Amino acid sequence: MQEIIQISELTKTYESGFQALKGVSLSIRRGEIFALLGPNGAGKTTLISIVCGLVNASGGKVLVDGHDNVRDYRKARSRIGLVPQELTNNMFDSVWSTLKLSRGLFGKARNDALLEQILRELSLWEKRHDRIMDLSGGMKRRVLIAKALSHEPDVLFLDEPTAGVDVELRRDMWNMVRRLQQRGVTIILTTHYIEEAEEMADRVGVISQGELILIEDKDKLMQQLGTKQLSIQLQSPLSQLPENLRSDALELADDGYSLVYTFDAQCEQTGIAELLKRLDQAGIELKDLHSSQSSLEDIFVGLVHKRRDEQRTGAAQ
Ligand SMILES: Nc1ncnc2c1ncn2[C@@H]1O[C@H](COP(=O)(O)OP(=O)(O)OP(=O)(O)O)[C@@H](O)[C@H]1O
Repeated sequence: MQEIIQISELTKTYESGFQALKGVSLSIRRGEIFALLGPNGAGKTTLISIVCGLVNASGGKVLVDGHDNVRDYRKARSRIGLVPQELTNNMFDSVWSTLKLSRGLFGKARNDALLEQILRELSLWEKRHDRIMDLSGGMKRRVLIAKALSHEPDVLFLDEPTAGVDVELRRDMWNMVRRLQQRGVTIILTTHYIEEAEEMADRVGVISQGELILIEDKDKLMQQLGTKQLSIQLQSPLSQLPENLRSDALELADDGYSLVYTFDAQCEQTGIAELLKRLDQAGIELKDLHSSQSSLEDIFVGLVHKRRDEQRTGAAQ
């Protein structure tokens, strides 16, 4: 089976009546790194919590490695490791006993060599006898990751793994995620940081107000990212574009005073030199030029706003 997680038509209405998920369907491919982006309150944690069995869905279905996460919850959960947003360690336990207990809870045979490897990779080995309450905030977060890995999950959920962590921990985290992927672990991370998704993810999903509004290969998004725009201000307005300048890439603004040329910034031939030559030939005088680049952030913000506007208009009708 190529998909390790299949989520169909998932809905969640909290007791307050708030609808946090409105029919989310999503398949996660085995071995991929999937980044779930979304503004505060979009439903990311709710989605993850349902898949991990911490919150009950109101409707829909989740299969983890083919196992229904409600009917067959033991098998489903044993495949999953979760690094939650909030610290959930027992502060009086030592690092080592926390890990041992966590592995034991999943019914896994004792494996001290594995736990040692996990702790070493997270630079926690020297701290294994320390009580969790005596660790720094960053170290506590590392313990959460170690715990989530202790039962050798096939899928690792990281909920806002790098929110508020320092640069070093962020780098370590990214390296660890890559190593895990090389070992065949599927990673799903939620993040507010667009650059994290750019750096890490194979695919990106955008969730807004409980709906998944985009799922795309990261590389395709990066192609969009490579798109640049050149804005050309004109001395005098044009009523229309001259024949030899008409193309899909060039647009005349409604007031006739500016042109916008869209080009692929990663391409060697941007076509700008040719465009300027043709403008000159057509006797069009320029006043000013400036270029801008659309980023994944622009795409993301644009999508989320568009969706909100659509919903507002829909609600008003
Ligand atoms: N137990 C609850 N009862 C009522 N509403 C809840 C509950 N938990 C979450 N919500 C609401 O559901 C919505 C989605 O919350 P969720 O935590 O899933 O968002 P998120 O995308 O993870 O946000 P953030 O990025 O801020 O962590 C929010 O409006 C939140 O207030």
